[in-house]
Amino acid sequence: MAFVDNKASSSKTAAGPKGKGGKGKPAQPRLKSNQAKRLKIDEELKELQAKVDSWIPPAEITLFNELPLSSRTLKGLKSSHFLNPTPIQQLAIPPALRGQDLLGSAKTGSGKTLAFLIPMLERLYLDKWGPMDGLGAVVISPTRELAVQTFNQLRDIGKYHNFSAGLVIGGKPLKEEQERLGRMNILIATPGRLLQHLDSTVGFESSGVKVLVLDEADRLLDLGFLPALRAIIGHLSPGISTSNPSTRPTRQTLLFSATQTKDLAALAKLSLYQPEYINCNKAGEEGVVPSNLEQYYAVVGLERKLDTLWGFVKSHLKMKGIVFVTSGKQVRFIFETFKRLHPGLPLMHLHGKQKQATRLTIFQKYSSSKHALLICTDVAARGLDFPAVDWVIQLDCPDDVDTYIHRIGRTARYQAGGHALTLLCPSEEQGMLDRLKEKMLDVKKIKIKQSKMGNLKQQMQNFAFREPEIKYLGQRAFISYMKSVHIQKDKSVFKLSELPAEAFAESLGLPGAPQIKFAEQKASKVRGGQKKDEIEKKDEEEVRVEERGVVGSDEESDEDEEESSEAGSDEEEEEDATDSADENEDGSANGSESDSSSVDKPKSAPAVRTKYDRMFERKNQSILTPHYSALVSHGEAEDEEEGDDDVFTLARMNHNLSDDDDEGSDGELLKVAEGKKDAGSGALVKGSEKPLISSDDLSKRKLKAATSKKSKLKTGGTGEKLIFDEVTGEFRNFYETGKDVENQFMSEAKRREYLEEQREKMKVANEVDKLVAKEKRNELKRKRKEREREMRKEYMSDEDADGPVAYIGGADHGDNSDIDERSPSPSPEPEVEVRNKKKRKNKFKPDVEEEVESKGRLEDDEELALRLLQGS
Ligand SMILES: Nc1ncnc2c1ncn2[C@@H]1O[C@H](COP(=O)(O)OP(=O)(O)OP(=O)(O)O)[C@@H](O)[C@H]1O
Repeated sequence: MAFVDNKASSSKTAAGPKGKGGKGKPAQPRLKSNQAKRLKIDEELKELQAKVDSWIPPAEITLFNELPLSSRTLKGLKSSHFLNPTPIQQLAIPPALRGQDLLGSAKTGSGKTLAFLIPMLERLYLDKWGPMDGLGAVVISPTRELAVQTFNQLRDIGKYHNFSAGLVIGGKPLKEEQERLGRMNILIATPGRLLQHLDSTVGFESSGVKVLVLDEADRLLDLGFLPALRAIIGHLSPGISTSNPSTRPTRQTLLFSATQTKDLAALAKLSLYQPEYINCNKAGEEGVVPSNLEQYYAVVGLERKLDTLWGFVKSHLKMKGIVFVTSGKQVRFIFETFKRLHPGLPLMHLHGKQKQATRLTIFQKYSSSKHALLICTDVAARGLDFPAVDWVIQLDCPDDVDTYIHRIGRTARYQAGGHALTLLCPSEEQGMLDRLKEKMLDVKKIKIKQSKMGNLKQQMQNFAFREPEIKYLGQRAFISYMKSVHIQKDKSVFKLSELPAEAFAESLGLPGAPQIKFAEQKASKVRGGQKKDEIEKKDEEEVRVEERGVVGSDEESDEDEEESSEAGSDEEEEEDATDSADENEDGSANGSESDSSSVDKPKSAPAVRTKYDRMFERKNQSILTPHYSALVSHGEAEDEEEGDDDVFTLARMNHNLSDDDDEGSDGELLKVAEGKKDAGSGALVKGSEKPLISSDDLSKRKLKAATSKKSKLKTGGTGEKLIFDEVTGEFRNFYETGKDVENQFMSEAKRREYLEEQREKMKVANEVDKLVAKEKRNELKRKRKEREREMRKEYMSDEDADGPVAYIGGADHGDNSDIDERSPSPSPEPEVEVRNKKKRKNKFKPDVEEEVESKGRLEDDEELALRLLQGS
């Protein structure tokens, strides 16, 4: 038989009967030997079928080989040391071999697993099911651990068959599983993952399934898997025909459970065809629990439970025990604190929010341990077969008698002996005893000596003081326990108002009882029918399916957990999910959001919610709630707190509030939204008061938080850095991109505009310069004229003194070679004047440059000198 689970990367080779033909032998003899083998098998099958059909049960069966079973199965049973069938096996196997549908019920640890695995193998074998025939049988288990356990047992007893078998429980990429599914003859699966494959895996053919087994069927229903089961059944080969219910279906269905409920009857009706009821739980005779299981209970105050457990552990250091508590938070709190106290016995813990790999490791480690204490939730209450457990301790009262039976059933399995101790609060004693009597359970009362109890209060306070994580866990443990009691259906057992909340909180090391806000109405309405099933749903399964086609993925779930784990402090990854679970566990996740908000919500909430639903509803997306973040990182507390819209508030946080508020936080331990003050409980529960933080406050706070600088920075990207642009005279962003710069400076239009602007500026500047230059020239001209006038005056005065020598250009004046005879001048003065005027006119043009101007002046000077010479 080939076995493939979703963890192994390679499948084992089939280990069927060995053929005789070997390598090197001629083909002919090998063919012959194969034929002979086939004939032999056919012969055996015929005989076997005849045996099954004609089988009349003997008065007593002591050995498996007295049953009409194939040699391969008998060989597998023998090699696994199963020789004598248990009562449920004796009664269930023969009709199941005939193809009869079964509804089997037997005590815990009585061997129900083999009672369905053996006929399942035999049915396929009798049908000559081969590796190429596809999926022939499916076993559905409520939890992964149980599926793994069943798979291992199938592997043991089926190793001489030629079937391939696979484990489909999620926790691995869907694709990896998809590739192998097509090759499987038998699948052991959890419902969510199986349905996911049935819905989405191409080529996964399930219409040929011959045998369907629903293990721990009542548990499957408790966990809300009915819609998923319906969908799965719809995919498989036809069962009961609704149009013609008397038609014999091709598929055989086997339902097994240790306890039976009304829901189970409904499921049987839905899926079983003329079933045979096999009930090995004969109430009143042997009882519904193994006879070698000793049951005790003790009445202990809630505040002394940890002391009692500690005392018990210290006095049983050589035991292998399991401690059941209500919630995962309690598991963690007890585990973490006891670990620090070093009890001298290996401690382990198991709950539904651990990673799948962690869960399996712990499961295996505890199974193989000789002495150990496992602290767990009801995730380990059903079906799990831990060998040689001596003690089951129920630290918290079980939800109902069925849970009680399953929990204590982890000890005294298959002929072994065992003990169970249940601790009941005084207020729970009478109610629970009544329930136990109804099922004829004989539970003896024992008294635990005060001297044998521990006294952990001081140590717990120290832990809480030193380590905020422990304090936080204590708060969560307190709250989840109180809320779980609050939502219990059976009020004759669970009386919240009678619990000593303050003392309980102190026993967990807390300075006071955390304040809890309940939404009574919603809790009772939603939980009335299902009680703590919702809680366990969170703890136990990997995928909840609400509608076909909307299926959660384990892979994603694990990713979620992984994420949390990264943020977490140790190997625990549950906190993230625990928060989500908390909201459901307490039953007030929705309800506790004020009444007004609950009115707004659609009333037709789905009966079963998917993992995605829970993920999106989750309020605290990180490993720690904002509140807790505030506890451990005081600096950042303010902003975080503002965003905390968790369903409860802690009284301790209100120390600085006004007197009124202080009264509320110190005086009352619990606030029940619509509850009344319970006179007998001494102000334990007080209702009709405005909660310390109302939904209005919360929304204002949310708004404030959303508009705060910090959140803007979170959501609005980087802040803006502005610089002053001197050119434009405006502020602009410092972090301009290249494109901005280009847009601003390099665009063609801008460039032209800029040039035009500069040209205009230059023009104006030119005009100004010209005017200035003209002004200067005029000034110079004026000065020169003045100078000339003065020189002329001087000259005239000299001429008057020396006679008329000073005629210029006169023919009579000395050497005449240089005199132009063509232009004789009757009077030298006018002539000089005219010539000077002409020259001046040419030289002193308005637009000449300074250089020219000076040159002109030079020329003027030369002319003047010439004139002076001529004159002389
Ligand atoms: N015929 C047998 N001979 C010896 N041991 C057996 C036999 N059948 C079952 N067992 C052993 O008994 C133990 C309990 O069996 P199993 O887990 O099938 O019980 P169960 O009835 O399914 O219990 P639960 O109701 O708690 O799931 C297992 O360890 C199993 O190996």
